[in-house]
Amino acid sequence: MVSTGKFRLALIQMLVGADKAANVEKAVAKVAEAAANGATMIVLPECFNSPYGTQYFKQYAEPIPGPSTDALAAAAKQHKVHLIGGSIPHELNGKLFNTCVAFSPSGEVVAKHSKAHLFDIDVPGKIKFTESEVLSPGANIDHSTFTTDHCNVGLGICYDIRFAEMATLYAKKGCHLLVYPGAFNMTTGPAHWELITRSRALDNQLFAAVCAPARDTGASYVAWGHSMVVDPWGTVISSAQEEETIVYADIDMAKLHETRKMIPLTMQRRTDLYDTLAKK
Ligand SMILES: O=C(O)CCC(=O)C(=O)O
Repeated sequence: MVSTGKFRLALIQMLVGADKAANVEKAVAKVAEAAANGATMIVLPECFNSPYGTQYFKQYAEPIPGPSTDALAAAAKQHKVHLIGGSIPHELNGKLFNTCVAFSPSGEVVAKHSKAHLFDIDVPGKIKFTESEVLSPGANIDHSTFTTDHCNVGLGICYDIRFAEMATLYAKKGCHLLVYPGAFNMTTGPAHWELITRSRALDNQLFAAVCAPARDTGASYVAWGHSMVVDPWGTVISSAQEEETIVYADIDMAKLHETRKMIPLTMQRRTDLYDTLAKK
């Protein structure tokens, strides 16, 4: 599709606690607030219904559909918004996944993405995290994109943003906006979060949005926060600090076309050269 027009995107940087029902209730209330402020596409953070940590995933996991996604479907329908439901610990056939479900303004599921790249890192003295001890990676990205009246959207979850290939594949498929619910930490957040979001936007000349939980310094995993939206020129057009808030960005698809016209990367790619090297 051709992307046109303007719409308001909202990123809900919410504080997530131990009470799952309270987290879901808060998410639904924030969706209502963002919709009342004119947002027609609303994003929740990674693990919006559960504290983030391998020790929590099994206890908080639910099937899809389940209580958390049912509440989101109802909220999308009630407020007639596109709702990208952050992510939840998700149980399927005895395995656990970290899954994002997106809903149309009529409450239908339009995309479902299970985190494809699991967060296994070891930065000595700073952070060691092994998501693969508990989670399984998503098996495909066939249902990880969806279409709206204004643009095509591609979904990833947190660590997925580090893999430029996935973003480029989405761009090739015609996505104009990439959305990553995520929760970087106090080590990789300041070092990489903005840089990597701007990189994905700039590489592919599209909008990129990252939506984090608010920072809870008492949590076992302290999130960086700093939800933000970057435009196809690589400019951060709206962002938060670490507190609970809603980030609003007015997305103008003309910016994407203008950028691609001025710097026509898609017409200048030397895939003939890359293909030769890739075959060696
Ligand atoms: O890539 C990072 O530094 C953080 C990733 C992360 O927190 C996650 O995948 O949940």
